[in-house]
Amino acid sequence: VVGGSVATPHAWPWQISLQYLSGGRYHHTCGGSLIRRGWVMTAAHCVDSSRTWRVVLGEHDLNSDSGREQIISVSRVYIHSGWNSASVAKGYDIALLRLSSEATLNSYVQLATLPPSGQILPNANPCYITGWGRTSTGGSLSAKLKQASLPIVDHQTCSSSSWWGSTVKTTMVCAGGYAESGCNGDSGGPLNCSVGGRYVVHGVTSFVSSSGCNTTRKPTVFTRVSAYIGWIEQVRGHT
Ligand SMILES: CC(C)[C@H](NC(=O)C(F)(F)F)C(=O)N[C@@H](C)C(=O)Nc1ccc(C(F)(F)F)cc1
Repeated sequence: VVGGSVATPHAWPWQISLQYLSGGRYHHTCGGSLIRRGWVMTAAHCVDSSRTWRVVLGEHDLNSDSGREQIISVSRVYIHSGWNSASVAKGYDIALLRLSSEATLNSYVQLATLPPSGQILPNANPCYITGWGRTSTGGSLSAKLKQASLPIVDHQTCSSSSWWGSTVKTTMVCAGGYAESGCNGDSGGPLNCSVGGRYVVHGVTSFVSSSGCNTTRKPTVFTRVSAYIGWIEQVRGHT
C-alpha cells in the first residue's frame, strides 16, 4: 500500500496473509479474505505456481507473534478456469483456498461480507485497500498491515483512453488513481467498501501499472467480486 497509514490492529479481521515455504521459512506473498471458516478468497495470480502455502489469520505485524494469529495450511487451491497467467487483462484473477482446518472466529478473526451478485458501486464510493505490500514502487513490504482510502473510479472513467483503456473489463473494479494505491504484495487482498454503513469486500487486488504502483490515472485494479458470486458458490458447494 502506497500512502495511507498503518491500520488499527485487527480492524480488518477477514484480512489474511498468504505465505509460501522457501528455504525452510515462510514468506508473505499475497493478501486474501476469509469468506467461510474453511475458505479464503485470493487472486489467481498469487497461487498459479505450485508451492506449499499457509494462511495466517489474526495477523498484524508479520515480524512478531502476538498470540492472536491462527496459522492454517491450505489443503486445496481452486483457480478460476478462465484465468490466463499470460494476461491479467483478461480478468478471472480470482481463486479460492480450502483450508486444512476451520478458523476459530473471534474479535481478531471474522468473515468478510461479500456483495450481492452483480452489484456495481457508484463513482467515488468510499473504499479502503488493506495489505502488507510494498509501501512505494520498488520499495519494501510493510511489516504492519496498512490501509489507504481508495474511492471507486467508475468503469466509464477507468476504461477511458487516458486511464486504463480496454485493459480494464467490466468484471473488474478500479479504485484510487491519485497519490494512494495498492502495490506488489497487496495482491489477492480485499478492497473494503463502505455500503449501507458496513464494509463489504467488493474487490480482490489484481494489478497496478507496470510504470509504478501509484501512477496517476492508473488506479489500482481489482477483480470485481460481485461478478463471481455464482462461481464462489459453485466451488464451495460442490466440495
Ligand atoms: C499483476 C501482478 C503481477 C501485480 N499485481 C500487483 O502488484 C497488485 F498488488 F496490484 F495486485 C502487478 O500489477 N504487477 C505490475 C508490475 C504489472 O505487471 N502490471 C501490469 C498491469 C497491466 C498489464 C496488462 F496491461 F497487460 F494487463 C500487465 C501488467
